[in-house]
Amino acid sequence: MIRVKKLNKYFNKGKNNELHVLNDINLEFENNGLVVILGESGSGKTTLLNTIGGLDVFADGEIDYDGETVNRYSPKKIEKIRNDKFGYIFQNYYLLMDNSVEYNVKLALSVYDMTDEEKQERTEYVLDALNMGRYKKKLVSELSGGQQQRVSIARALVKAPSIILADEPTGNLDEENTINTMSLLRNISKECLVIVVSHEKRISKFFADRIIEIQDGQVKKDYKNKATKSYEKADDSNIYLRELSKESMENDDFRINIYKDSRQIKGNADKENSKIISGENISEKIKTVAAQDKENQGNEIKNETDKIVLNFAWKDGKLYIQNLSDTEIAFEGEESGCQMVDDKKPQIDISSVDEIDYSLEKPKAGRTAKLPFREIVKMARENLKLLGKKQAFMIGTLLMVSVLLSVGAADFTNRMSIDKQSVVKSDSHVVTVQLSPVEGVFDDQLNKAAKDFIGKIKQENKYSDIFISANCDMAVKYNGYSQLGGSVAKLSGYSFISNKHLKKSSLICGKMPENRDEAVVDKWVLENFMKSDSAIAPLYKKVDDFIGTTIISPANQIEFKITGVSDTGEPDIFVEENKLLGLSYSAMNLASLDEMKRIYADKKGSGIKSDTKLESKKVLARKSIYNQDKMMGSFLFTDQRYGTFEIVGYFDDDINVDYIANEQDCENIRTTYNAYSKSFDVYTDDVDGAIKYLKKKASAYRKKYFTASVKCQYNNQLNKYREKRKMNVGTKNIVTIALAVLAFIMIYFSIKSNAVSRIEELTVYRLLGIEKGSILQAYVLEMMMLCAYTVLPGALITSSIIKFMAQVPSLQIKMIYPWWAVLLLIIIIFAINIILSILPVNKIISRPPAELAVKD
Ligand SMILES: Nc1ncnc2c1ncn2[C@@H]1O[C@H](COP(=O)(O)OP(=O)(O)OP(=O)(O)O)[C@@H](O)[C@H]1O
Repeated sequence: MIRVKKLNKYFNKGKNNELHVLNDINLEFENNGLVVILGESGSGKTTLLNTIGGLDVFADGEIDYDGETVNRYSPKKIEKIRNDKFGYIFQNYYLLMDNSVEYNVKLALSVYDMTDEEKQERTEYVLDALNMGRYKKKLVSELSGGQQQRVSIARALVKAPSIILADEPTGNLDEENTINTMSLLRNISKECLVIVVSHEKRISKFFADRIIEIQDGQVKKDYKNKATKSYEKADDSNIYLRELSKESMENDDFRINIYKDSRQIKGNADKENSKIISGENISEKIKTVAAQDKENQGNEIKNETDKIVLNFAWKDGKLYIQNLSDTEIAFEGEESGCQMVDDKKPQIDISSVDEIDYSLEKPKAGRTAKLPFREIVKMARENLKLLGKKQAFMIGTLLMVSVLLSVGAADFTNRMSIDKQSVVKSDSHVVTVQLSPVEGVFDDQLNKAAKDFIGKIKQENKYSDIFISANCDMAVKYNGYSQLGGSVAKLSGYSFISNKHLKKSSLICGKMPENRDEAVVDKWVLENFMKSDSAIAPLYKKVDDFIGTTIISPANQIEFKITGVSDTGEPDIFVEENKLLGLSYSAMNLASLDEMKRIYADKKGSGIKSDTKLESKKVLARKSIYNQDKMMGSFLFTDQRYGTFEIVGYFDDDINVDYIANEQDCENIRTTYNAYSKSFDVYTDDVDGAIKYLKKKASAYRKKYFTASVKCQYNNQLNKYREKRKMNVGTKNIVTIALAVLAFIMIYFSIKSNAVSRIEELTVYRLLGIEKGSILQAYVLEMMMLCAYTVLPGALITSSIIKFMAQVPSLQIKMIYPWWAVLLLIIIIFAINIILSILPVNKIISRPPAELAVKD
């Protein structure tokens, strides 16, 4: 039972054109029967029906549905009641025209927890009951108006609602279909309450159990209708002779019957401007001819123009008719569309109205208005199909957008990313310290202070991994067998790093260095060399080809053999630290005893035994040096920087070192070397901390001895590059962004126009009580599907082409466009499209369904 209490509704409340459309309506409805709401156009019938049916908001009052009271429009609550109780039928059907009959009916069951088979069964049952079974596979657009209305009735019935609301259900139908539809509704009203809005009194009087008459938003009359037993069809196209009065004129050859509506006054004949002629003796072949001697007879009839004057002449078996009046003559039959029936107008007896056999169980209340996911997928697929021509436009736009944005993104990423390999020439862990003497300081004071400074850093053991800053260019010596054998080419852009920092896991080919003459070079350095324009660069096809190659310092021919290639992500050459001492002209060729023992201990003739020990300031010398000293009678080696060392033994000449000292002496020598060269490197994982620390430490010497420049070359090189790039990013970025914005505006408008043109479809979903979220999900999915076969291939193919072109050296397109950027771009386009597709749809479906279902 529905109780409506003091229901009020306004349109445009508070504005100049405010309309109090429902004014204190109080009504009660039983659980069955056919109730017709009658009223003039604009009286508020539809508004009342929509408000009762939960399709529209109301200002105040309350509606009670079987004990569930609604006193303000709350979409969630109302939607639940709507899904639970109501079925709707509309004048313009609200069907998905391009879908099958079956799909339309089944859609109403989407909100129930039902198997597909159950849905199919119910749908078929209802369609059969309404005599529409054979059309189930047809598209709705292929049906007649009456059939479409039957589909919409089937859709309302399939969920076995307790209340059916029908707004002008026969408004678009001819009389035949009107009677059929109303008969159906009357039949159904035995099982449930049917409320019909109509303005046709005749129909209402015939079918209704109760009539509520509305005027200016108020109930004027509310009464039980004693249904008239018979209903006279409003057939205005045919002439029912027995409804008319008859006059006959007869002679031997002719009998002329004149039928007239007894109510028709004579003057109206002209208005009608047409008469049908009939006569039992009038032959089938009738021809009208113009009178031949109008002049002779004319005078006789001129003053009788208010009458219909016809002259009949029978000649040679033909009847000639002369029409002397203005009245048009038409002949009964198919051509005029009017038949003369020798009978009375047909009447329909209410007892003869077809019974339909219909009884359906109410579906079990799963009652979530959310569509199951498979329904959402189905809906999205159907939506895609419904796009029709627009699909081609959307596909075109999306493809264009993905291509444009891929190009823009490639350009943008390229400019935002740094090709470190071509920009950075130093290890990121290295902090380089350079000391500049303050004015007036003596060299030996300065050296002492520098030594003191380095000593202190080493002592504090915080950033004490100090090693030689070897800014020495090496060269690659090609030792293959070709004309270029023995050629050298400059190797540049790297840091020498002590091989104690090399992990075996970083090796990608070759082996770890086993002695001081071997080095591992990072692929970064080698790849840069391969890209250089030196003559021997093309001889190396891959980094493995460098294994066995020698790198050499051109200054004093210190050599390393490349034994392995690493991939550390740094431009490094890993070598034995002490050997770096030899790279400068003035340095000594020194090795530590430990290092030498590792390689030569107890090797025959090496002169190095595993139990050899060296005290501080005592060294071993190469045999030739030793012999020279022996000749001079002095076994002392003196260097003004490192001091004096006593030569206590010798080792084999083949070992490519001049002196061997113990580890501590080597370290002291390296420190001294660093102090004298006023430059050293610190290896650290905490570059910023090290810079701060070293600056602070150095500041103690600032006044008297030196100022220190403490820098991470790696950071400096990157920053310098970024600075430079900042300057040429400007205009290009604006173009890329403008392109992107333009593309998305295009997408937005095409989606918006698409959504607006599909408002009817959205209305259908909302009228069927499908939750907003589900509709949005279907649209999101639809957009994802659309993107999947536009954006995905568009972006992937464009990006692949760009990447391919970037690899063709002759095109000289240097492009950094990693796959993650392509993926990110695709995700961004998907996301933006999804958001853009939701916005207009959400705006539309957030309105109450009644606002969507505005009548044509
Ligand atoms: N969304 C709206 N905004 C403003 N006024 C509206 C709106 N919908 C309806 N109206 C007005 O409210 C009044 C009642 O409209 P309603 O559609 O309920 O009348 P009706 O009796 O069903 O008329 P008809 O038989 O022509 O459909 C009309 O004057 C109409 O112009």
